[in-house]
Amino acid sequence: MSHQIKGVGKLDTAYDGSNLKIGIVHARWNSTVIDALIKGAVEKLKAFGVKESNIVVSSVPGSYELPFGTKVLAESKEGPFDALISIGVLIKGETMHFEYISESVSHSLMKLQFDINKPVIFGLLTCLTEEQALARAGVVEGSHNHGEDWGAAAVEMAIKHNA
Ligand SMILES: O=c1[nH]c(NC[C@H](O)[C@H](O)[C@H](O)CO)c([N+](=O)[O-])c(=O)[nH]1
Repeated sequence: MSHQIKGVGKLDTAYDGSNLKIGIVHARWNSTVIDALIKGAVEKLKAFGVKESNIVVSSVPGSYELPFGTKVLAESKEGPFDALISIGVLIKGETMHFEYISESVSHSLMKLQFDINKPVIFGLLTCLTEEQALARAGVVEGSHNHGEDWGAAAVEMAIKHNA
């Protein structure tokens, strides 16, 4: 029997998201994958009881703009938010652009949480091929939509931060 090791593990569905307000900031590059990831995240948020009216979705041109776009939403009149989810899809091209954006965005999103004192969920897919991206958005038959994990993480971290 193969042991499933990788993965987010058991989700604690006891978390009640009914009083949470969640912001989602997504890049518009690679929109087929982005749209599937957003759908997965929103459906999971709602499964934890987050009201649709308390889910605010905003977009930025590309993944490089995610850190600043997330900060702008977090500090906007749309808030205050209990957690934010930053969603982007980077697909490696011929140049080093991918590496530089991946590195800078991941570090910036990590730092942003502490700057704004709010959980910022890392929803950046860094893929070497389009197939890898599709397979992580649940678009490929039988594949898992990582957007769901990000929705669950946003609820858990928001509740733990508010405790
Ligand atoms: O979100 C992405 N942005 C990409 N580039 C745009 C970048 O994020 C900025 O929007 C742009 O450089 C302007 O600042 C990508 N590629 O270049 O391949 C990509 O794959 N995904």
